[in-house]
Amino acid sequence: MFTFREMFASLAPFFNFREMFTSLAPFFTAAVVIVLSPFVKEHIPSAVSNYLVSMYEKWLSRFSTPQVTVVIEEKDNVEISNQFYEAATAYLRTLISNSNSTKPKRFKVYKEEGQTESTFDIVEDEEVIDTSVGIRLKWKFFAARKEGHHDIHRYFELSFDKGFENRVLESYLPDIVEHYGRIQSDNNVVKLYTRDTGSRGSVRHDRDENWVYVILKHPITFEKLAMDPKQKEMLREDLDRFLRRKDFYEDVGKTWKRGYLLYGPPGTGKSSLIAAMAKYLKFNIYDLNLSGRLTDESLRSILLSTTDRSILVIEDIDCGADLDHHRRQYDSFTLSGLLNVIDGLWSSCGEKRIIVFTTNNKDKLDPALLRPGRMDVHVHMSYCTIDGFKLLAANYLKIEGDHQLYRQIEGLLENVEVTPAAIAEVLLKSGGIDVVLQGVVEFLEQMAAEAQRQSV
Ligand SMILES: Nc1ncnc2c1ncn2[C@@H]1O[C@H](COP(=O)(O)OP(=O)(O)OP(=O)(O)O)[C@@H](O)[C@H]1O
Repeated sequence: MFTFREMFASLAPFFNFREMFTSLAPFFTAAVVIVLSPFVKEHIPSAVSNYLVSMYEKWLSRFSTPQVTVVIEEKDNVEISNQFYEAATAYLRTLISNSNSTKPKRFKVYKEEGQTESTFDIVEDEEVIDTSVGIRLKWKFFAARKEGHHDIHRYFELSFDKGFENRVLESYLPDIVEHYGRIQSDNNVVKLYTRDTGSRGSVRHDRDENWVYVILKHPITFEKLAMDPKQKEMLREDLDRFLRRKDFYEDVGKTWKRGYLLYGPPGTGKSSLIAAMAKYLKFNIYDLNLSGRLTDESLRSILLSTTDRSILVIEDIDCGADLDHHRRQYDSFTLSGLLNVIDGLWSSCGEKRIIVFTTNNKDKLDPALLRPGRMDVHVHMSYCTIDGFKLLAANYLKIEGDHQLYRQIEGLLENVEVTPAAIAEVLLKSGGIDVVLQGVVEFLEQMAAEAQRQSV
């Protein structure tokens, strides 16, 4: 047999008695007013009316359990992203999209090309009630522009009955962060973020103004990448090891980040390799274009607003504006500023961060960038070799095994420097396998003749 108290306890997650009572309050209040009215008072002894009023107050206090509210801000005072905020955003999306959950009165829904499921999102000032862990947890989202500030202050308020603080802080919130990690790795959509320089179109904002993104649709994978097979395997193993080694990084006191320098002529696949890495790891890419007005301060803010499990890409590092190590310019960032942010604050507050620098010209790079410990792995993207060519031919022409023209192509590739991008162009031409491969032979012969003419 249920006692009255047990019955309330079992219903507690689903009803907020405080709120329920608030809505019923006018009726109870009316009853008390009647009890206290001169007419009724005249006809019942004062001891009885006092008793009724005190019972009413006691009863009232049972329902108005004090509430605790945890504020989860998007960023702290130094603009560092709050992991709880990101995890809460993702968790609430899942919660709202769950068909069994009670939906808030207003919510957003959207679907992007490439996404299989719709995404639901909480909207400002709207409440989402979570009863999944047996406590009534009320989430509310706020977004407001701070006075005199450009930035929008975004935060969640999580309210629950007093007494559940430990459970919420030690179990519920950490579970949400873990859930976030899981959906991150299950989610096949990789986003390509670029700096928001005011352009609009098919790009989307997350909640951060610094970046806009598109869904990465690059078809490349490690398997399709034409590069030295040993180097490719080494790179894949390096990425796997990096992901596995959280404890190692903690034990040796190093930040859990890894730097890659990709170098080689234009068209050898540096951008393709970055896309393949992102898809392999399921990490988003932040493409930091160094051109435009950037100061050390804005650079710092931009980098701090990138999230964990991401690849920060700085392409053509040798061409970045004012990348002169010895020059310090007002209104422009400096190389030392860039390196400080990357090596310093930003790198010590993130997890699973990858930084990729690319250059067409390794010799032109500032030695500060090449200092040991800065870029952990140097990857040379070379001109097309016969192995690379066979892989491209298998991808583009579906050739399995050998072909009679391969020997001739191999001989030509030994004498001309041609990029995989240029070969890919020729392989895209129409015709059967033999016609296209013959086209490759002619293209390489032309290049060899051209090279010979220039050397004379
Ligand atoms: N190694 C490669 N394997 C497979 N495809 C490649 C490779 N290199 C180039 N390609 C093809 O050429 C196109 C251009 O290559 P990509 O942009 O990756 O080269 P890049 O080295 O980054 O050039 P840049 O230095 O000009 O940015 C790719 O989209 C792809 O189709």
